[in-house]
Amino acid sequence: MAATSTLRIALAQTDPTVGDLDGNARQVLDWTAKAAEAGARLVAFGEMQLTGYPVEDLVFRESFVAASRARVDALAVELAEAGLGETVVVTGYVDADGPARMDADSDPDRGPRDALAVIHRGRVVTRYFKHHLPNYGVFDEDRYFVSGDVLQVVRIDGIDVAFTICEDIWQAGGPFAVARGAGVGLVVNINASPYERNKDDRRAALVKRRAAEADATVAFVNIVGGQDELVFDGDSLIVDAAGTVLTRGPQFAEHLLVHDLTLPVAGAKPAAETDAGPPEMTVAHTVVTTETLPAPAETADGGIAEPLSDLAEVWHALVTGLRDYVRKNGFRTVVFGLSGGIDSALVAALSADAIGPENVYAVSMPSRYSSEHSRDDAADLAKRTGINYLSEPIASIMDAYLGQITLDGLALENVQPRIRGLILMGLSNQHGHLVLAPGNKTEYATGYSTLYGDTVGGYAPIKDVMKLMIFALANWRNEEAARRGETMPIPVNTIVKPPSAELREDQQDTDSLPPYEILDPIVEGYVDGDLGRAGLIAAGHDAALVDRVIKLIDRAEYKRRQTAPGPKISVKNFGRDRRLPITNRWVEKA
Ligand SMILES: Nc1ncnc2c1ncn2[C@@H]1O[C@H](COP(=O)(O)OP(=O)(O)OC[C@H]2O[C@@H]([n+]3cccc(C(=O)O)c3)[C@H](O)[C@@H]2O)[C@@H](O)[C@H]1O
Ligand SMILES: Nc1ncnc2c1ncn2[C@@H]1O[C@H](COP(=O)(O)OP(=O)(O)OP(=O)(O)O)[C@@H](O)[C@H]1O
Ligand SMILES: NC(=O)CC[C@H](N)C(=O)O
Repeated sequence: MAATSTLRIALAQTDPTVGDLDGNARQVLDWTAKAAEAGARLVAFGEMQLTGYPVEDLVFRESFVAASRARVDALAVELAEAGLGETVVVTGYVDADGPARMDADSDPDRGPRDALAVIHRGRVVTRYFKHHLPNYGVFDEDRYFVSGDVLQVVRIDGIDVAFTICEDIWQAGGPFAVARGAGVGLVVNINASPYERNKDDRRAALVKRRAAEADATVAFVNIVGGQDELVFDGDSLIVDAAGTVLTRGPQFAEHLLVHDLTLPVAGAKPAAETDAGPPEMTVAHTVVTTETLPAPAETADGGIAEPLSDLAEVWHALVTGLRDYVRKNGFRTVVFGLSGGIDSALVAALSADAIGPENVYAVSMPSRYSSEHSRDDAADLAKRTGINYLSEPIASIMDAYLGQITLDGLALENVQPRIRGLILMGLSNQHGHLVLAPGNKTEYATGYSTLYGDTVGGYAPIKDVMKLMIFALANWRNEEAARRGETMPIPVNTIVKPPSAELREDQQDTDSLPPYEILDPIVEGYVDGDLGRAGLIAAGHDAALVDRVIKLIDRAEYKRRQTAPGPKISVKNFGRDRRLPITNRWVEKA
């Protein structure tokens, strides 16, 4: 039995803001104070805590990189001045040991680094540069960073701790294999790992696999909050070498997870094979001399947070994305058209949850095709949620417009959403509201929306939510309210009536689109699954329908490119995840 010692660790699940270096450093000071108060010897923050994540092309600006480097050094001094010098602080930031890579002649071994600093007694005692750089999905890290190849092992309270960053945990045979060779007791992995449905289960399995690979306890800390189209869900956790989850933090909430770890002291583990990691990777050792403190009177146990259900998780992701987009971009209020239909109803309920009903402005803009029940349902929703409700009928504006410009058919139908867009933009300019675009993923996919009409808006809260899931979320939110003994926010009639754009007499979505039960799986197969025509047909979809739907999706690329960002919840969102040419003659052949 190896000799062991106890290390009290704190994982700080914070919500940093891209570019707000001082505000983010303030978070480190504040949360380190809490960690020290709780008796933690080591506190770990997320990937790029100091700069926010992702910083994208800010990395190309020397001024930004220099500010990040200076901020981490200043933070070390500030921590010591605040009496927090004894706590070992681990934080992510952007470093550089050479200029950004601008062309093929750039030095492949030097440049900007996705970095981690270990801070103690007023200085950065060591720095680790991320080894595995993700370059798929929403990530472009090969564009920005140079990979590091030195695993940093720091001896803290007699325990050897290795440090890694996010993607390092996603690949076998990397820094975790090297950590095994180094015989460490603990690997800390700091993350900016964006939310996507079911990813929490994948991550937990991954942390277990890496703990086995390193033969060490692994502490995984993730940030929370929204950044443009990404949402970070926290869900920090610690797993021991045998794969047992020791503690797990909540999803979508700032939190300090404090836990006592019993770990082998340095040199106590039998020597392991050292050739399992990347051949270029070496190990550097640092010893941190810590003050001897009396053992704490009580054990710290972070507990295991109750996991959220799939729909609860999606709801929280949408609320978090919307709330942080509004807040971090300096808005207080939002405005959108409330039709009585399910999409804008869901946006209303999400907005009320995200920023409070008093900050939400919903505008009913009936035309002569708007049914009485739509207006009633919109007014009912406003009453149920307590949001601000305005009515601006558009018939007279339509008449004035059509008195001058002669249009018919689709051109005429599109005038209604465009007048509504004009009204919303006017209210936004006048009152400083952020305009929300209430389109869902099925609509974005098929182009079932009017450009510069119902697509207007600065943020699209349900852009990555398929229509069938819109219904499921509406039901979930109502059931949640009922469970809590609160008023259900969404009128039942809004959920049960057939969806309609109400742009002409008796119009229904199914006049132009297949029923959503059939349409959504085809869209998901083509967009999320990247299946081609043959793959969709092999999956059991009708060939003629597949041809029709993929034609709609291909044709709408130009429209999607002109739309606002919205929070990613799926494996492939319309945004950074899916990049297709607009000018494109590739067609899936029969
Ligand atoms: N490749 C390309 N690059 C750039 N622009 C391109 C383009 N191809 C067409 N365009 C332009 O796009 C415009 C046509 O698009 P757009 O004006 O939007 O019109 P369009 O897509 O033709 O019609 C809107 C459709 O959305 C439906 N809708 C509207 C409103 C609400 C809802 C709902 O239920 O949510 C549904 C409506 O029933 C209709 O089927 C034209 O100006 C055309 O020149
Ligand atoms: N009468 C209306 N008053 C206010 N806004 C409207 C009205 N009709 C449509 N809109 C706005 O245009 C968006 C597109 O709505 P439309 O009814 O055409 O289709 P939808 O996709 O079924 O949306 P919803 O389910 O919200 O009705 C709505 O979400 C809403 O923001
Ligand atoms: N920031 C990162 O390295 C994130 C990459 C990782 N694969 C994730 O999705 O969590």
